[in-house]
Amino acid sequence: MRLEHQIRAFEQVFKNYDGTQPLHRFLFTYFKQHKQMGSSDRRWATRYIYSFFRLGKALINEDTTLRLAIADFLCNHTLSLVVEEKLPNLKEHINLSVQEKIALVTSEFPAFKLSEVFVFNENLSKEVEKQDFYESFFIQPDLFIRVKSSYINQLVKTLKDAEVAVEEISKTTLALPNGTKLEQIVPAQQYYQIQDLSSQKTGNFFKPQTWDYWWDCCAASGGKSLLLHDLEPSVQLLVSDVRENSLNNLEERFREAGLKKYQKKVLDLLQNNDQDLHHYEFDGIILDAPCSGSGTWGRTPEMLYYFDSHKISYFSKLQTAIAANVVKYLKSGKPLVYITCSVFKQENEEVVAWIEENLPLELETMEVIKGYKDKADTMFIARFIKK
Ligand SMILES: C[S@@+](CC[C@H](N)C(=O)[O-])C[C@H]1O[C@@H](n2cnc3c(N)ncnc32)[C@H](O)[C@@H]1O
Repeated sequence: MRLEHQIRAFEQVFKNYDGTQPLHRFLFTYFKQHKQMGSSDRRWATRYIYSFFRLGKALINEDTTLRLAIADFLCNHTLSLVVEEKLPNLKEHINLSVQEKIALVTSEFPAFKLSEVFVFNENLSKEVEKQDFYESFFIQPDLFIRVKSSYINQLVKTLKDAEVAVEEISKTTLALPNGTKLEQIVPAQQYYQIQDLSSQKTGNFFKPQTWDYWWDCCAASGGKSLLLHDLEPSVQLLVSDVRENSLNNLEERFREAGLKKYQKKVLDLLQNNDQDLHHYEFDGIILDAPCSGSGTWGRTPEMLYYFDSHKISYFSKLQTAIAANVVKYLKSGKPLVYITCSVFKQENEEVVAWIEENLPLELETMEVIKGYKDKADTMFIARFIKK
């Protein structure tokens, strides 16, 4: 009876969700509208729907409840009613590693193909190791923070006192279990930023000089700018984005972080911005491009199910157009850092090839930042120098 109740709740959520908004936002509204669902119902519906989407399109022709059971088995180390009921042969193995569980599922259900978890295989960037990447979808990514090195010991102590399973990744990076209510435990945010591990690693490619003037041209709420500022506080900054709203968040974050020396503009980089920018010449440009976000789907697994691959070419056109529009404001001999959180070659290597062929930029280095090995996002970065 309880299992039927759980399955019904899951099916209702699945039926009502169409992938047009992020799942977490949909669930927030859905639970508000379905007040009869108690906290346990909400918890199970959330666990089931997220696990379900982590299966991507694997075993797509099987019965939905069986798929749910397999997904829940692969994603969790605690038993659920659906696994107990539908997978009696597997339930005792719930504590095994993801790799071991995948092997068991494959022998029990020979139609199971790991490659069908992520059906956009032929679009993957060359450096991505497929097996590791697919397996990563069954593990929830961590929450990462970037911390001022002088504050890290104090913060680790505060988190341990609050019984958070904190892991020190480096002198400035901590990993926390996803869902940690960080703002409640450490309200003062001037000493740390929530920023994915791979996003933090992009900073290794900035290499700013003292008193440089940099442009973060797709700044959103300023994650990369804050990183740049921490690497070299003397850098002067122009931040811009097409969305005014994000820039308002940026202002708030910059204020909390004590970053005062910057200029901000709302700019659509698909337009000619010469009126605004004709006298600007930068020592560095960060182009953290709008993209499919396919490197972050470990956090939004609903995309494995709903993403339409036609969108990839839309993003690559946007990326080349933006690169072409910003390069003229870069001084010769200076870097443009191109970043995506995508694993698709059309947004990564192929954009790089287009840039090399069409713009006065020479590729210095490029790489995939393999977050799938670290419970983090996967990103791509290329550093060019203007000819
Ligand atoms: C990947 S996000 C940037 C994230 C940000 N740099 C950070 O570290 O948090 C890409 C940004 O590009 C902006 N964008 C999209 N189309 C644009 C356009 N035509 N002109 C300028 N910005 C654009 C989006 O609004 C979005 O904020």
